[in-house]
Amino acid sequence: MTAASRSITRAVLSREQAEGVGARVRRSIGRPELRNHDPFLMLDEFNVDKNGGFPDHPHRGFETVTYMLEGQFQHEDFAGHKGTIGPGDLQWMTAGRGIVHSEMPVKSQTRAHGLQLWINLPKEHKMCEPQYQELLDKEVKRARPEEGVEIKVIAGQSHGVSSQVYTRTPTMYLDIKMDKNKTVVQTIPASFTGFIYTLKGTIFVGDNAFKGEAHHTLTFSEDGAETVKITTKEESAHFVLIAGEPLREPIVQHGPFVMNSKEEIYDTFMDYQTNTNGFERAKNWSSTIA
Ligand SMILES: Nc1ccc(F)c(C(=O)c2c[nH]c3ncc(Cl)cc23)c1F
Ligand SMILES: [Fe+3]
Repeated sequence: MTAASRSITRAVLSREQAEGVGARVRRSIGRPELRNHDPFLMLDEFNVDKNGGFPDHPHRGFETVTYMLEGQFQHEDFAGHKGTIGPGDLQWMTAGRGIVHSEMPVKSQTRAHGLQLWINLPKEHKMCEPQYQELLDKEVKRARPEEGVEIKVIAGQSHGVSSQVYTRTPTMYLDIKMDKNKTVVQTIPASFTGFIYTLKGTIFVGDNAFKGEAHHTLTFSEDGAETVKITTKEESAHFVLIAGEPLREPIVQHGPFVMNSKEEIYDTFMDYQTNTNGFERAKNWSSTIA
């Protein structure tokens, strides 16, 4: 008996909206209809021209995963950590107890296009030391279950290929490109919450072939099925498949601060304003790239 596939419970279109400074994002998770997809807080498909970006701002209590699709982005934080990520590269930033950074397109670029995912941290990690895991496109492992199907394993496992990224919150993050008339079956732990965000083309998901078109979030059923079947027909497709272990902890979010109680959020604002408890290096710091 073939394992039943996860089915799609919702398909939500993301239209472009303004964000940051002169940036445009299509917001998937984190939009009103997709608020809580524990452990995920936000997924933005961003498009930023050379005059826009995300200048100096803080984070505490979660992780940001920036994955470039086109163009180059530069980043710089209050500890002097800086770099540039290009097409296919990724930056997995564990903000933990506190990061202040700037994320801007490289000025010579026409535009920077990519995805930023926000993953909540479990209580015991929310105040951990910040950490970066940065991978160049060529370092991201690929699974090729058949000709015409390429799966970049950003986190987790696919078809026997495992990512080198350490995930405090168990997470699967796959960048999948399929030629037309292909089928792929991906294993997903039964306890994981998950979704697909479509970038290009059309896919058909599950045993009932739910149709998913570009810029849509397709949320998975939570029925314990341990696979998801994805098919293409007349056209090729490009999408990301993201799934993770729900934390099932209280979420109190105020912008870029995500903790477990109002008191902790109050304390976070005090720490940020007084440059204490992880925000010491924010004192008199401003980025050179914004
Ligand atoms: N608080 C707050 C408020 C507003 C913001 F825009 C941001 C923020 O930085 C981002 C929102 N989506 C994004 N996609 C890509 C990148 Cl590189 C950054 C962001 C943020 F953190
Ligand atoms: Fe940021």
